[in-house]
Amino acid sequence: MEKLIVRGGNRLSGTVKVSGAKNAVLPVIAATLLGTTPSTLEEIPDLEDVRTIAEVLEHLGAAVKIEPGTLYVDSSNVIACEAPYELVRKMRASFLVMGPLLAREGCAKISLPGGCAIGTRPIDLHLKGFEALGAEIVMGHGFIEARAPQGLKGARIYLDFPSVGATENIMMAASMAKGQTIIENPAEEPEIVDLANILNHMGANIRGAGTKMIRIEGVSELRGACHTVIPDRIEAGTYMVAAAMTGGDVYVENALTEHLKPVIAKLKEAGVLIEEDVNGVRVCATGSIRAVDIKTLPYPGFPTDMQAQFMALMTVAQGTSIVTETVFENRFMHVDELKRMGAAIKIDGRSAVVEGVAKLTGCPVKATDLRAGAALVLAGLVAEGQTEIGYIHHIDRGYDRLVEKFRSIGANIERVD
Ligand SMILES: CC(=O)N[C@H]1[C@@H](OP(=O)(O)OP(=O)(O)OC[C@H]2O[C@@H](n3ccc(=O)[nH]c3=O)[C@H](O)[C@@H]2O)O[C@H](CO)[C@@H](O)[C@@H]1O
Ligand SMILES: C=C(OP(=O)(O)O)C(=O)O
Repeated sequence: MEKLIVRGGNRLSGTVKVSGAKNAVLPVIAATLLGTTPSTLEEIPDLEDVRTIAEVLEHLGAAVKIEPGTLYVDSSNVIACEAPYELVRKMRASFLVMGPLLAREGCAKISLPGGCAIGTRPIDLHLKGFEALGAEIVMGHGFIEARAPQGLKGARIYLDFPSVGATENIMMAASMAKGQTIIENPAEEPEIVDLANILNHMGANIRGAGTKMIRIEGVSELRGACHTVIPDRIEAGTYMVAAAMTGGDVYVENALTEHLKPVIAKLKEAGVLIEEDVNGVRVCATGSIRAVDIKTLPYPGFPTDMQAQFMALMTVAQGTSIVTETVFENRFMHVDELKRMGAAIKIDGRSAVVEGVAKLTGCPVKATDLRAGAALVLAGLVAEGQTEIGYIHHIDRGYDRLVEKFRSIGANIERVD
């Protein structure tokens, strides 16, 4: 089994460039299923999740070609409507092909994604949206089947929670529904705006993405488009925390500071110097890190996908911080692993109380999920001795050339078999 070996103690410095966003590229690739002509996508990160969704599209009959940084999709020959368990189990975002398939083919049969390390992650809001658009939903034998043989009809849909995936799936389905759809209380994440942008380039009529109400006028056909994926705000945040934690001085190129406001605010509160410009952000830590509290919330609140990494920072801060997770029910799997490295953390319901310690010590640990894995890499960078991180397939899902990028700014990290 492959592992990451991190030897702590190096101060990071230099420039690291952020890749295209995992959470933007996955729905964008799903959206290309709606196009009757080929699409070209740029700033494609080299990620396992990208390869998985590409496989899902190929399984459905699309022709997909991946070159470094670019992905070509031709969905003109999509014939199948079924995404099997072997593909969906690898990545929950595979469920995002349901909206496009339903809109285009009038049917979709997708394996139930199941729970994962960070919680049960139901899909009821996606299904509620499809039903409101006129689809009939049937569940059985581990699959969800949605049918709309007469086509979808626009509707007013209120989401009980601003779910990112449900907003994306409904937006894609409604793009080709008859009439107007209004999504109330949608997710407002930058990835929603990126998806609306490509859909509009494909010929859709979507307004209000990134606000509290999205209006979609359905159109009868969408064509392919050329689109450049937005930078990954979570990857950027991870390198920013790495710079802060190691007392480093790192320029995170391509970071869009507009998307990183809560992370920047909390790093400043912790005593880190941040300099923003149009091409990125410089993160420089000169003194010790102060403990600060964080509470995860839907965008524009503090992102749950940065919670584990920020907790890693807090394990070596001065004082006690309270980290509250409100988005996912069980996103503290990294706590026990950080404790193995000497962190002082107690979980109290949805909060973790983190008492900063003078030092962490390296040991074998496991990445229980993607961001938990990133948090362990960060902890390893400052730990005394060697940290051996197992189950790194989780990290490979979402960090483009992580070892190469960390080494380029001075980290002592390697991948071993
Ligand atoms: C590929 C991708 O973009 N993944 C991101 C996306 O996941 P994802 O789209 O799965 O996240 P959601 O916003 O849908 O989930 C947020 C919360 O809503 C709940 N929920 C969601 C859907 C539903 O039908 N019913 C329901 O109850 C979930 O269980 C969770 O507690 O947004 C999350 C929240 O920012 C991020 O952590 C993930 O990195
Ligand atoms: C939870 C995450 O992703 P996914 O929804 O793909 O599991 C993440 O990116 O941190």
